[in-house]
Amino acid sequence: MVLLPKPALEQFSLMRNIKPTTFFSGIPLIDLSNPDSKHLLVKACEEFGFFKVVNHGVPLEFILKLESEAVKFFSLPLSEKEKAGPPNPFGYGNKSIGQNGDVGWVEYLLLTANQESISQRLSSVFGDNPEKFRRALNDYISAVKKMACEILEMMADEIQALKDHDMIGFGEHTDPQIISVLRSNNTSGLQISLNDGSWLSVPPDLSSFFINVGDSLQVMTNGRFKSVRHRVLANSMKARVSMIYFGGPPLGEKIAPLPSLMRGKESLYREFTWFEYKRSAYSSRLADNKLLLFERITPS
Ligand SMILES: C=C1C[C@]23C[C@@]1(O)CC[C@H]2[C@@]12CC[C@H](O)[C@@](C)(C(=O)O1)[C@H]2[C@@H]3C(=O)O
Ligand SMILES: O=C(O)CCC(=O)C(=O)O
Ligand SMILES: [Fe+2]
Repeated sequence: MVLLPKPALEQFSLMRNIKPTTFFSGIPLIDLSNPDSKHLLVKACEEFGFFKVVNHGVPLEFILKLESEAVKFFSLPLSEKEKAGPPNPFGYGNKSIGQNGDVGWVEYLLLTANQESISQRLSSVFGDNPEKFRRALNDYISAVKKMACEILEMMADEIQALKDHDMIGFGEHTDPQIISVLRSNNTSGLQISLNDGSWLSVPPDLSSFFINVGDSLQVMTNGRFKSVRHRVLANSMKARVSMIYFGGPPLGEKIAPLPSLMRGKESLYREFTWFEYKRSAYSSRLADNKLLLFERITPS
């Protein structure tokens, strides 16, 4: 805990060279309640190494309780506070920072999170109820630690999605069927390919379904709907569990553009059965364009 007291009047003569504060309005704002903020969070880390979080889940009550305990401590007479010093490794420090001559207009209390009860030195300062302070500290630390872990997980998920070497879980492909209905747990990894060849990470959402247009639907719409090229990157932190319903045609069915969609237009595909498609697709590699074989070569 750090207190930067208001400088005493005589200190203002030393402040001549300090420019007035201009607030920067572009500090990245991350809403922790929104899973989509992962991308912004990583961008903020890359651009600034700094961001502000809202909807962080740390109860205001815990923040205010510890702040009021801290203010109570720093308001004690100096002789009292010094009983809790020096700050090596934990305790009260005043003006001098570290052991190597650094000084500042600052008072601070260095505490460890890993102690059941507060130290003997601090107990004497906190008078009749030192455990009230420790409780406030523990409540605050547990909530802040939980938030820090969530932020780290978001970073890890996103970083995982950024490095794709050696991390492919399910390689790039289009689904053969008409429609795929995908439901996954809360683990990231799914990416879809955009027209410019870049990959877009799909934020996981365990309460929604994702729908893929498959190769068969691309043919049925004569190329108007595009089967989406997608892949899944492995996540070393958490297993991804997906349940996918592949809606496909019966084996003997002819796959061809729907006449109602043609309106005199040329078919981009020659006629084929689902069986033919499967036979060829199942002897091809995952990333291959499985419709290539069935495309009509338009004379140029
Ligand atoms: C390499 C292959 C795996 C796959 C059959 C294929 O020869 C080409 C299509 C692949 C795919 C992709 C979507 C589905 O995951 C899948 C079950 C399907 O219908 O087509 C797989 C096939 C598979 O894993 O067997
Ligand atoms: O694991 C996933 O979420 C998607 C896997 C997939 O694309 C597939 O099996 O076709
Ligand atoms: Fe797929």
